[in-house]
Amino acid sequence: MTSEQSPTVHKGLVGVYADTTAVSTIDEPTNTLIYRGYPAAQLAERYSIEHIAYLLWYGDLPTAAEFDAFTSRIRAAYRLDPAVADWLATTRPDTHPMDLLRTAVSILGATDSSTPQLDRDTTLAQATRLLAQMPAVVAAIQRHRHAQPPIPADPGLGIAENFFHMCFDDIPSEPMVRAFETSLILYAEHGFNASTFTARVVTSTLADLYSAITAAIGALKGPLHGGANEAVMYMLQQIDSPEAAADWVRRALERKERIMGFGHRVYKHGDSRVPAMEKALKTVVAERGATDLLARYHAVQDAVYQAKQLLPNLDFPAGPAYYLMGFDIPIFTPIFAMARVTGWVAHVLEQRADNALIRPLAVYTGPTSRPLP
Ligand SMILES: CC(=O)SCCNC(=O)CCNC(=O)[C@H](O)C(C)(C)COP(=O)(O)OP(=O)(O)OC[C@H]1O[C@@H](n2cnc3c(N)ncnc32)[C@H](O)[C@@H]1OP(=O)(O)O
Ligand SMILES: O=C([O-])CC(=O)C(=O)O
Repeated sequence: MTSEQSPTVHKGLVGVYADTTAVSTIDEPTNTLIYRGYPAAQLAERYSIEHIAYLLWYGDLPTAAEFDAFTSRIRAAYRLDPAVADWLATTRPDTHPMDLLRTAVSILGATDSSTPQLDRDTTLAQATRLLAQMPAVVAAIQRHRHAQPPIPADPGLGIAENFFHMCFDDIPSEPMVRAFETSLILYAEHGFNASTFTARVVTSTLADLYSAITAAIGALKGPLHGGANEAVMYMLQQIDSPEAAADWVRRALERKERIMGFGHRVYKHGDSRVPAMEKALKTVVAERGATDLLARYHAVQDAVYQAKQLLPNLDFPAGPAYYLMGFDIPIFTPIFAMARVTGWVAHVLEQRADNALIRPLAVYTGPTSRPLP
């Protein structure tokens, strides 16, 4: 490329349409997130994460018979893979759970003889295995952090209830489980976000599903993406009282720091998922009697708006909700991953069905024509 030609660089791919998708969209006039035609917030009130996985992968909500067959396949794959269990036992309990989950998914790929097969049916079987295994891995990690052995999955329970069972040997109240299920459904899918785009880039090389999901987990880990739900909770822990919020926010902004859980690349009038997740958070607060945390949450929200007119994203209410549900803060982003695998898989299937290698260009700014030393 010569210097006379100056192509436009779309830094961060801001505003670039990289492909088409039929998986989800945000309806701008109503600021509504839509999964295959249905508002995500409405789905979150009535359905399970299994229904949403089916919807995203197969294009329609399942009939009762389809749902039974699908959940049977998921539950048949619930048992924590022995290769992963053995390896997890050798790891340091303070290893970051996203590193453990990423490696666990890679192990699942390395031990599955069907990994190289890219056809739709095999991919859906692998995806079903991941949907079943990822919660088992995350729950085992939660327990490994406390030197506790894994609790076997209960094939009589759905994914959300089973996750509590595998983490705590206890299932909380129905409203609490509903609040968790809501979070999983709201986290399930969000267009060409960084981790989904990563999965599509990997898929575009004709690599396998496990490689795409392993890479997507890596992309989700960063605090500008999924890692923000953990960072939100660390922030709320640093702010002692609602009165301290404005000062804390002002000082952070003076240091040019990002306030975690605020702002969004796509939403400019607020994240469409926040009202539904905030309602779920309030349910959890009522169950746990944690009005002090809710007061700090609102104080930070007000302070960030006053200082910078930034609105919260889904990670802001999800962080404190997961904390009050009893999960360790470092497993918040792995929980996001075990929900988002539904969206990642839908995009892997869509990318493969009409593939083009994703390979953009860069404007070279390095030295030219240097003689060898
Ligand atoms: C589920 C999810 O993954 S949602 C995203 C979770 N991530 C976070 O919550 C991390 C905090 N938020 C952010 O860093 C950003 O809002 C992002 C990365 C999510 C989106 O940012 P972008 O669309 O790339 O916007 P960009 O980074 O260009 O920011 C635009 C302006 O808003 C500011 N800004 C945006 N978000 C924040 C924030 N959370 N705190 C402080 N300032 C912010 C930027 O500093 C910038 O200001 P400037 O123009 O004065 O320099
Ligand atoms: O869409 C994005 O860029 C990030 C996000 O909110 C998500 O992935 O849920």
